[in-house]
Amino acid sequence: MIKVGVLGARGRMGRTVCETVQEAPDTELVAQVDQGDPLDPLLGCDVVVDFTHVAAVMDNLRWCIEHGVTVVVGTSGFGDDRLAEVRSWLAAAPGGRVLIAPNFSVGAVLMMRFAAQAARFFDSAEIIELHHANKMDAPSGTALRTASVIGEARAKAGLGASPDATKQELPGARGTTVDDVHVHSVRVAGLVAHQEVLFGGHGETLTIRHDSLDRASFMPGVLLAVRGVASLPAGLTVGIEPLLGLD
Ligand SMILES: NC(=O)C1=CN([C@@H]2O[C@H](COP(=O)(O)OP(=O)(O)OC[C@H]3O[C@@H](n4cnc5c(N)ncnc54)[C@H](OP(=O)(O)O)[C@@H]3O)[C@@H](O)[C@H]2O)C=CC1
Ligand SMILES: O=C(O)C1=N[C@H](C(=O)O)C[C@H](O)C1
Repeated sequence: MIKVGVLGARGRMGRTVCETVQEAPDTELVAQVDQGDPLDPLLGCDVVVDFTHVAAVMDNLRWCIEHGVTVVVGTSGFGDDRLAEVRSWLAAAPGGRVLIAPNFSVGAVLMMRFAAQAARFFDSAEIIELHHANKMDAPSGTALRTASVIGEARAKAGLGASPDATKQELPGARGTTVDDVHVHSVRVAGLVAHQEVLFGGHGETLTIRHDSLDRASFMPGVLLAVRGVASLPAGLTVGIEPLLGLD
């Protein structure tokens, strides 16, 4: 049995992860930790899963790495700076393993993959992410990651910024830009997690859309990560792609 601890156990994702771990035949829920709880119960875990907040996750991660605890992170907010910091902590803890996934849903991983493949063929690329009204961060971690892979592919293909003739606009009307890609964040009660990637070229558009209609959509990926993280090379892995057999 894989002994699992959950950080953020009383949150929307944390509750679903606890249920999933309790129901799976090969995992055992041994620790549930939330805001204000001591972290010591996590010491007996084979894997700790973190779904907390942008403001909390770095302290949690550092504690786990320093105490030799393997971590699977779903919490968003990991830009290059944070990833570099995590790598530096791991460098001082040989054999430590951390898997950070911007999105655990298989469909969302494929959406990002398809977007990266399409990016070099189109002049324009924009991202619209749509989430429930209680989401704390904007843009979403998935949108940031998608913009990053699109930006990388566009740069590699020698494409500049998307054409944009706007000369007069109210602040925010064109969203924000990440790696030269416009990102628009929509927050609406009733939604879960959704994203459209729009590409445009000569007389045609391509829209790649993914919808998480329920938090259950993230659970196969979370279980895959819990089961597979020990098989990954020591250090930091970003995304569940290697566990899905995607290079
Ligand atoms: N990678 C993925 O596939 C997915 C990622 N996410 C991300 O997961 C994160 C959590 O989302 P969600 O569950 O909706 O958020 P919630 O706000 O519902 O849950 C977060 C929980 O973490 C608790 N918490 C805050 N600080 C700490 C701490 N220091 N230690 C332990 N627990 C703490 C919160 O307590 P309190 O409310 O008291 O602050 C709350 O119970 C977000 O960053 C979200 O973007 C979400 C879905 C999928
Ligand atoms: O907060 C959420 O709900 C989600 N957060 C992640 C993100 O920021 O991309 C993953 C998914 O979009 C759901």
